[in-house]
Amino acid sequence: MTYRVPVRDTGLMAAARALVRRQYRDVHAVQNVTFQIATGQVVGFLGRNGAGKTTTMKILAGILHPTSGRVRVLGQVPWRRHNHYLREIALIRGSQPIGDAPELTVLDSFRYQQVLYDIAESQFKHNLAELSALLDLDSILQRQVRALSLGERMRAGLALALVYRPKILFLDEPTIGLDISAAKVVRTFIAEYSAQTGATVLLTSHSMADVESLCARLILVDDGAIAFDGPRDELRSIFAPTKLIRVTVADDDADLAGCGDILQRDGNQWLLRVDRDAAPAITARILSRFAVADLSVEEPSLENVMDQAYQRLRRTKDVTS
Ligand SMILES: Nc1ncnc2c1ncn2[C@@H]1O[C@H](COP(=O)(O)OP(=O)(O)OP(=O)(O)O)[C@@H](O)[C@H]1O
Repeated sequence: MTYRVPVRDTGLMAAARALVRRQYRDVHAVQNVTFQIATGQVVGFLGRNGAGKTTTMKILAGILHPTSGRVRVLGQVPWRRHNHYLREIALIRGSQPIGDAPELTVLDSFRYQQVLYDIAESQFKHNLAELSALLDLDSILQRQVRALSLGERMRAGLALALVYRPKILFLDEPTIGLDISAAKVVRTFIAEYSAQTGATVLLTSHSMADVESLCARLILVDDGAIAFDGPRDELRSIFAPTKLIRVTVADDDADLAGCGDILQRDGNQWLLRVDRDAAPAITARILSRFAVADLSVEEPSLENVMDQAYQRLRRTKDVTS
């Protein structure tokens, strides 16, 4: 997907010149992105700012017509925007709180959505009951939208966006700007909704809590191209090939130098970083040589893994450019 953007120098003269003769440059937002997602999968679509995530989502949701390439979702070409396709998908950007018509009750808004999406009454009731149970909406359905708290508007907005029961959810930063408990409500909802309805979910998020709790498969996009596609743990072993060993030894004089990089030492508590493959042997060595009161082997946090991945990708780009 290439955007053609106008360019001009600053200043009045340049502005006047641009009126007569506009100059453009191409921005290749997405190129060489190829992936397939099986029905029911929840996939994390990650990348740095400007990597091309939202552009890809917009193409998949039929909002953008790519300059080249082939896309099929549910056998459909998204940008043809057939009604039956648009009823099978939902693109949710941000937390999307309900609020377009604040004078309506929440139920009125749902009824409006029912008309828009032509949802049969029995199906509507079934979907609404399911969403109400998942998002605890019963007590707010009769209330005016303007009288809802931010958290209630967010829960109602999520349900409103899904009341026609789409099979595919494109979620672009669904927890951005939410406090910890609201973000947790959204995460739990996404997991339960996809398990209950079999919906396929493609999710972008900079929140590692979202990714860790929802996505077993990750696609990492960088500079408009795919840099990784596979299980979350594989990403860990590629981009963060180390583990942490946290040890408490009984003897204050024990010296664990030589058992990995010492990241921290606090009295008889040590934090060591070791190569992933060497972790079992080093653990065995520590246990045989020292009186160990406590020992745990830990994976680096996903935050740390992503940080290392982005640094590595940046270095690779610097070398190749
Ligand atoms: N309408 C547009 N016109 C020109 N360039 C655009 C347009 N939309 C996006 N871009 C550019 O395309 C590239 C990819 O943007 P995109 O919004 O897909 O990134 P992203 O991965 O979603 O980033 P973020 O995490 O910051 O939301 C960026 O360089 C961006 O500046």
